Amino acid sequence: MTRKINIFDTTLRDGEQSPGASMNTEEKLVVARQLLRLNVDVIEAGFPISSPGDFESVRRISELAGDKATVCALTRAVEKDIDSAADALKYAKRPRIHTGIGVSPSHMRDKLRITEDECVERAIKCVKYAKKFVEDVQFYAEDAGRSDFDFLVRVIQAVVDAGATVVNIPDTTGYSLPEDFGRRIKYLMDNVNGIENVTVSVHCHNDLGMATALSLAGVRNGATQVECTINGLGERAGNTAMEEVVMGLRMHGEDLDGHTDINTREFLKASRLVSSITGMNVQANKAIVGANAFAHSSGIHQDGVLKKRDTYEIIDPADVGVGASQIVLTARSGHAALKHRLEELGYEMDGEELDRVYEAFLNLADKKKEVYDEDLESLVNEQERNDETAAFVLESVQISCGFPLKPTATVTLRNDADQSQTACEWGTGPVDAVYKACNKIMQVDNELSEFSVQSVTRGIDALGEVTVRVTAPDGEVYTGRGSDGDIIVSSAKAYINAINRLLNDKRQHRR
Ligand SMILES: CC(=O)SCCNC(=O)CCNC(=O)[C@H](O)C(C)(C)COP(=O)(O)OP(=O)(O)OC[C@H]1O[C@@H](n2cnc3c(N)ncnc32)[C@H](O)[C@@H]1OP(=O)(O)O
Ligand SMILES: CC(C)C(=O)C(=O)O
Ligand SMILES: [Mg+2]
Repeated sequence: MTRKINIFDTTLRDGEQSPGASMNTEEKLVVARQLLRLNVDVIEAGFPISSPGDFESVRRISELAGDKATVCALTRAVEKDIDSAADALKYAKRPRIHTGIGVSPSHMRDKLRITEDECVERAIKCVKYAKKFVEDVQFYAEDAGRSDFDFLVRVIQAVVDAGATVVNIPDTTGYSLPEDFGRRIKYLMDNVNGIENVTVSVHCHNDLGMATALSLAGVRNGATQVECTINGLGERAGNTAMEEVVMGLRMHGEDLDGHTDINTREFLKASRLVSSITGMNVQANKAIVGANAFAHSSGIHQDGVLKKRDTYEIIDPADVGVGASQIVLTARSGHAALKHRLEELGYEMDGEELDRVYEAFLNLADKKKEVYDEDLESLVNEQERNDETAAFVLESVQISCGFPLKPTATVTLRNDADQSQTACEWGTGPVDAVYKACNKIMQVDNELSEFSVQSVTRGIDALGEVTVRVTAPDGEVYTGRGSDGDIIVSSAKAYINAINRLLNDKRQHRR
């Protein structure tokens, strides 16, 4: 059995420190409920001294969590901060005060303006003071990632001796390389007496895009708590993303000697919730929860995934609440993906028939970013219409219109004797001009009784589907449909389709 790695969520504290991501108490409670569904071990609910609202959030989350999770509140190494945290945590069944101080030369010299000795003294004092209120006291050594190894040992030794139950080693500025950060954790494990009796935590930032790697390096070297946020929300470039570190442990648990108790099926829901509450969008290519994390749009990958999912996916999307892998049809898709999607839509196709649809699909896909199911249905129907009735086929259509031009259309049709004919006409609008030019070639008596156009999918590049009804002299009505990215072309195709059906019908009756 591997070690249990505690997941300490700080979405509501460090995550919320991200510009634009602040949450009110009600919103924090909604997120806290989702964190409980995820089964996190610790919820860092806020920084009570910072505002009455944050104090209230910590108080209400303490009541909400009951004994399902530890609730933690942040403080500086300042007594009034600790008083406030203790007060806000009064109703928590499992309260933890998280106190600490900067330990790097930069933080001590330039921010706190204290000496190393003063830093150690304040670290001891804040832990001892917090211990008066709660048993569970977590100490953070801010900017530990840029601290001197031996000074860090000295501070951590002092707070362990003072009664800290958890020691948090943050890479506050996301400065470290994973190997170096791992070495730092190992150095503490090897040099602090009694460290085996406390929980060693890592809290990493993403300034170099390595927060997850840093956290896992920490785990590999002895840490048993990881501090993280949903979607990697947090100061500047963010914190370690919970979904990444947990799935990293799921994939490499044996190697890293660690597992978590997180209900990973709640990840997507959590991601969407935090994104909608904070208004911080998740990039499409974000690991685990991004819109493209389980989407495949290139033919070779699609073929592989359709044969066996794990050829291109290391995680089962169902395990993180995503449902299923997505096959996105684009101009990079191949026959395998197209055939698969057609089958899902109820069309069984192979051989030449599939090749024909594939060719039409590629023509459409080159014009559109993505070919949707509705586009595909429209495309297949278009193929079927062309197969079934071929008295006339549209070869080309060109229009010129605008102000103050007269709408003019030039249409070329091929008939069933394989002859091409071209006609040019003007009309009240471009469609009228196209239909007059078609009539000049087809010479079929009819009246256009209905014309309607609708977009098959969304977006400016959507297919437009046109439906027309024409009435023959004997009163019989024929429907025609056409679809294309250009609605003038759809209009021409729909009209020709209706006339073809009319001609087909009359020919059959004559026989
Ligand atoms: C790495 C992190 O994420 S740390 C957490 C960051 N989060 C926040 O800062 C959000 C909440 N913060 C706040 O609401 C406010 O900054 C407060 C209430 C904490 C303090 O407000 P103010 O008293 O107005 O101080 P201000 O914000 O201007 O400056 C911070 C002070 O805390 C000191 N300080 C910073 N960290 C610590 C610490 N860990 N322990 C003791 N003092 C600290 C600074 O040196 C500075 O002191 P100075 O005024 O004597 O120079
Ligand atoms: C307050 C501490 C834990 C912190 O957020 C950091 O050092 O990044
Ligand atoms: Mg932080």
